[in-house]
Amino acid sequence: MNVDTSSPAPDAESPDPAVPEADGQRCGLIAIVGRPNVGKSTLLNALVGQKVSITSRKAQTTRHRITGIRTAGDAQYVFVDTPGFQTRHGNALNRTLNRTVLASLGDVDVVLFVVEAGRFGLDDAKVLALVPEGKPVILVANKLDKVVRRAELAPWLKGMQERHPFAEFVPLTAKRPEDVRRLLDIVRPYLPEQGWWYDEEALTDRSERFLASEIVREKLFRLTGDELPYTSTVVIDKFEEEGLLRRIAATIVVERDAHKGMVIGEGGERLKRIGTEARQELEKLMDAKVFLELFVKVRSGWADDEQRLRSYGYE
Ligand SMILES: Nc1nc2c(ncn2[C@@H]2O[C@H](COP(=O)(O)OP(=O)(O)OP(=O)(O)O)[C@@H](O)[C@H]2O)c(=O)[nH]1
Repeated sequence: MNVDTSSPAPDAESPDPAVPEADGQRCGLIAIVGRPNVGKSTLLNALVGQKVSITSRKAQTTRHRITGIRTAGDAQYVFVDTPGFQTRHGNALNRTLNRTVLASLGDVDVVLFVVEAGRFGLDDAKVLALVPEGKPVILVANKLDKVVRRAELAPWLKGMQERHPFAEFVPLTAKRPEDVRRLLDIVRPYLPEQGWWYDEEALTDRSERFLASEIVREKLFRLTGDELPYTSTVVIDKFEEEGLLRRIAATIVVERDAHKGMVIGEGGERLKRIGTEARQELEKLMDAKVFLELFVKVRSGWADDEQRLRSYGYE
């Protein structure tokens, strides 16, 4: 078994004339998959070195395909963060998510399959089953810091080896920088030898508009706790740039009148706080002054309407 060590580079593919000269460089796509709450967003943020995705204790907060970029040494790592495979409900929203998972795995060079160290449940197995055959999969056993009896991990890893022909086994703690650096080293040989796709400084190719909706959504979930169903979402109605000023208007779409009350809070206090915290964080991220207007709308049953989902940009 190959634990904590990088294996030899996979065979280099024949050069594609459409990609930049390799010139000793490596560049490739990496998908981070796993059931909700295993720490995918935490890991992505740590790998990329800056917050580009949203972490929250609430399950299923990552709905969009998010790309983070890290350039280190001769290698450029382009990360694709996919949503957790939805097993609880069978509505249109989840069907869309599953298609997103499948679509994003087809063209990646390597998959980081994240689980909680020492645990492998049906929900984990369902995600693993989505990975196309023949794709190199690195098992990332996260939250190692929570494993009290480390000795029990060896038999668990052995069991994992029998479940799937994993390319590598990496127990780690996503919150420890040295673990994350080690993971980057392990992933490196799986990136094809080809020129970089992005500037060295690029952190994300997501637009500021997208970041705005993600930040508002993060504040929304953080400040409403577990009261608010995850099907609530944020739509950006206006995003205007005037030099160092951003004028943003966003609508929080909830499913029921009662949810609207939760978001607004007594005397509008909660909505005000969501707006203030989101604005402060956006000003830091964008290095600009931000005017943020927030609205709350009830859109009953929107999670069951594929047409509407598409218009919100989930496809
Ligand atoms: N103790 C510990 N907690 C972690 C670690 N990595 C992540 N967490 C926590 O696990 C929770 C879930 O992390 P996320 O990164 O939001 O998980 P996710 O897999 O992206 O979740 P979804 O967006 O729901 O799919 C958060 O409370 C994190 O702080 C770790 O290495 N150790």
